[in-house]
Amino acid sequence: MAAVDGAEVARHDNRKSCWIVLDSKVYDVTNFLPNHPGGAAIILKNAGTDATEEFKKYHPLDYVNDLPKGSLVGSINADTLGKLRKKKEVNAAPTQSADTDKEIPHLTMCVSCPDFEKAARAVLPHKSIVYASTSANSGLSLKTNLDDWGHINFRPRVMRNVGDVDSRRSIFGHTSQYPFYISPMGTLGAIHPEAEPEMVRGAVRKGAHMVVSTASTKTSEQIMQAYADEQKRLNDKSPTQLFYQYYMPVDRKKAIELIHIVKKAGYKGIWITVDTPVLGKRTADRVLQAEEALSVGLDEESTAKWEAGGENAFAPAMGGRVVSGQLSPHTTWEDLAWIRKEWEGPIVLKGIQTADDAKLAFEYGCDGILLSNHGGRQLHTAPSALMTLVEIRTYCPEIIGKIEIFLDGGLRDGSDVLKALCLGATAVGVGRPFMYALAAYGSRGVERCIDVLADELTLGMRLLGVTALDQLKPEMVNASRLLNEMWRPESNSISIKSRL
Ligand code: HEM
Ligand SMILES: Cc1cc2nc3c(=O)[nH]c(=O)nc-3n(C[C@H](O)[C@H](O)[C@H](O)COP(=O)(O)O)c2cc1C
Repeated sequence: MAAVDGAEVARHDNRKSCWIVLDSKVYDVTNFLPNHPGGAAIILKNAGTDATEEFKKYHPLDYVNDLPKGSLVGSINADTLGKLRKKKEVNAAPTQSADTDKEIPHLTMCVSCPDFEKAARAVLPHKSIVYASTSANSGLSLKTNLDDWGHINFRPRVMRNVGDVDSRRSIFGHTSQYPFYISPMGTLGAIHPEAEPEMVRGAVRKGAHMVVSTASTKTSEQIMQAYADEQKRLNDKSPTQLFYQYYMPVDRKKAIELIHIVKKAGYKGIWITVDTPVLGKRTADRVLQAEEALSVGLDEESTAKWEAGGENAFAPAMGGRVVSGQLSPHTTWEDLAWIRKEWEGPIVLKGIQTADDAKLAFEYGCDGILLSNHGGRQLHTAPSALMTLVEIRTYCPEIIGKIEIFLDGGLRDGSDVLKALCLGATAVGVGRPFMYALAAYGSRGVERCIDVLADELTLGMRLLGVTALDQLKPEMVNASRLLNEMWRPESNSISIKSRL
């Protein structure tokens, strides 16, 4: 392989000719720029430099294999590294940045979920905060997620001897300490240098289950290795299990290969995300992309050149940017048949938002459904998971108890988990609070966040008058407000069989 001089690499520092060094190899990424899911600007900022460290923050090193054939120029001459271009500073002032003047509060000061977000904002760079906190369009679906938990009230029973409580719950036969789990979130390398393995360590130490994202920074094998290492340290005593969130790659061969990797690695179930045929409009991320593009002088670029297939000039992606070859707008219910052939374990559809689709998932033989609007990051004004649960209770109550039902979105208080369980849910997923906890405190933060939620949960059980989760019943909550706002068919011919 040809040895390339650092000075030569440094000359290719613009959109007409863009070279970067990754893991001691030199790549010509000029033609790849318009197709990069994370946008052209970030690569251009690193043009002519060794981009390895920056690259590793966002994706596994083997992503370089996805570059078009012929991109490899040679290996970098190690004696000439000093001649590589020094990285250009971004001129565009971020609209807000990590508040470095603020001290991160001591971990013990985190007594409820919002405290982790405050701490994370003190440490994370602006880009990472945007990635974690962004929501779709005007943010209404995220707001609905947060609000709807408050639209259900408890109907507590008293004098029930609540001295000892047991909050254990099984997901597909795997009992965990809690009826909540860590939701899948991609690109954790932008949140913490140790990324997903650090999140896993916290989960394992506390015995909480976790769903790992396809869009993780580390590979599914590396994450499973971190799990095994932590288990070993604890003499395999932790009940934690890892499940895998599956974004179906467009290419069928790749899609099958990914299932095989996940199976071999030992994940206990796949959660197919079905609410993301295309990426939603992540507004804050769009602003950031525009700022980044302006900072590297892309403003004079004609829109057409950057628009592939009529897409926006600053293409949307994971965490706000399109993932080419990963998100499949062509997926249909019929795909479940070939997936079932490749995967014998539990299959959950993540992102069910109506009773009709819940029923279909059941009829197609899925083992579980996750009612979710992707943390309010996909469809503008999508229903909250609680609203979908109420709809299921009304229009297809027959599936409750026959299929595992999960919910996520906006849960910020452990006692709220009980509301979902009263209405028939198996468990609830929690996303952003764990991401913020990881950002500010690493795995210790994740542990603390689990403790905070668990404390609220068991306190809630006692005050509600139950000592085990199987005592939770629909009549322990008042969901009338959601029921009043629930969708009803225009034709009155469909009878509403409410069990509430
Ligand atoms: C050289 C070949 C590259 C390939 C094949 C590639 C591939 C990808 C893919 C598939 C994604 C989608 C999200 C994911 O799966 O994590 C992505 C996102 C991203 N990439 Fe790259 N990338 C490359 C180079 C780079 C470089 C050099 C940088 C920075 C130095 C970079 C920074 C990013 C960022 C910031 C995102 C968006 C993460 C987010 O906001 O979610 N990429 N890239
Ligand atoms: C930063 C971030 C990244 C996410 N990445 C993924 C992902 O890769 N795959 C996926 O299915 N869902 C993803 N989600 C959605 C979560 O799995 C979950 O549905 C949502 O975060 C729950 O809402 P909450 O954050 O309000 O708890 C992501 C959410 C966030 C906040």
